[in-house]
Amino acid sequence: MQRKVIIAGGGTGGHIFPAIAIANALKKIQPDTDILFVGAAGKMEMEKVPQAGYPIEGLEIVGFNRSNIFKNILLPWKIWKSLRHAKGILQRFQPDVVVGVGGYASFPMLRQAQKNDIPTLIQEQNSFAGKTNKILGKKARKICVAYDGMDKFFPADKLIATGNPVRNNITQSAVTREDALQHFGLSNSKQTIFAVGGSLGAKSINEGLLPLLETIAEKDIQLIWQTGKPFFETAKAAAAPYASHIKVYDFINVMDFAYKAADVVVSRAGALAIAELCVVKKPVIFVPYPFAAEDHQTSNAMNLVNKKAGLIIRDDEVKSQLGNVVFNLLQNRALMEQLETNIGQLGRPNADMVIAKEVLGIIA
Ligand SMILES: CC(=O)N[C@H]1[C@@H](OP(=O)(O)OP(=O)(O)OC[C@H]2O[C@@H](n3ccc(=O)[nH]c3=O)[C@H](O)[C@@H]2O)O[C@H](CO)[C@@H](O)[C@@H]1O
Repeated sequence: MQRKVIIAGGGTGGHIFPAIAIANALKKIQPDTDILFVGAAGKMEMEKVPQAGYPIEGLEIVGFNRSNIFKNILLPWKIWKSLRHAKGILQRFQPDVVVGVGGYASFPMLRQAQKNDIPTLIQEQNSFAGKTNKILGKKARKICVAYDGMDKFFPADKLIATGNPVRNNITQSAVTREDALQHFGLSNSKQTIFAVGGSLGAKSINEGLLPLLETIAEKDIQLIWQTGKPFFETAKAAAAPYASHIKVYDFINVMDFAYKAADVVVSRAGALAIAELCVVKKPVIFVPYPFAAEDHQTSNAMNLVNKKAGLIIRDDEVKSQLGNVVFNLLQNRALMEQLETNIGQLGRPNADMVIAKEVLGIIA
């Protein structure tokens, strides 16, 4: 029997890439599974999902604007329109199950599915549940989570501790450090920092790195710098005098290469970044984005910091501390090894398959 699955959600990489990992795992277990993605029109998923080989429909939905509440004036109308669109998708596609990966884009689709008694499964990436998932969790059949203590947000009997699904090209990467460094045009004999600000880039990490570029080159250290789109040109111009040591990208499509090349990673504390870092076992300095809903990135990062599986710098202290922390870590082999060992113990490389089995289990 062919299974039909809708995967809904998106907005940023932290929702899209786990969704793609689940889709790939479903296909691995049941190759004829018919999968349709539903995201938000104009968002990153509309590009990344087709690149991964899956069809997607975009709803005209936007998130609640926290910084300017007057910009939310059209929100009720957009929700109403998206609910109607979602209803049409359900009628046409007739899914057996709808999977929600979070973000406002998942709301209309799961809401309609629940209204129509179509089973739903939620995959919550963070240690602090998002509002959308909390509402949808009440009627979901199963809720796959990555952190302990999620019964604060969801009915305990629905929770399944699966970890976050990491893409196969990262869990099963065969690239060597040497090849990865060569890919970025970097030397195999120098220490390398990989700085990454989540899927959209991080202003504070970017601004923290700017004054360090000269020192990085002088110390003969290398930097792979993911800036996000808005800061890319500024960073590229600033790094131009140090081109042999510093490579700048707005977005990195080969994250497995970047992780492999790195001795130390400076990263936002998005849930997927963390899941990936646990799998690739890298010493990491977290700079949580303090304005994520309910400050969940700090909560994500502290979960690892408390286990001595990562270091942390507050967003407003990056400028004053980043240089010291990163250069000291690169000189402290014992600390690097301790962080590597501890973060490695938290990896869940099979989460994608475990979740896919739960999805198919709902249908059976
Ligand atoms: C500002 C904000 O609210 N961010 C949230 C968003 O983060 P964001 O989208 O930044 O998510 P994550 O850090 O969790 O994941 C980023 C994903 O993008 C990929 N990647 C990133 C950069 C790049 O150049 N190339 C690339 O492929 C990473 O490999 C990873 O798979 O969703 C996460 C998961 O719900 C949350 O934990 C984050 O708090």
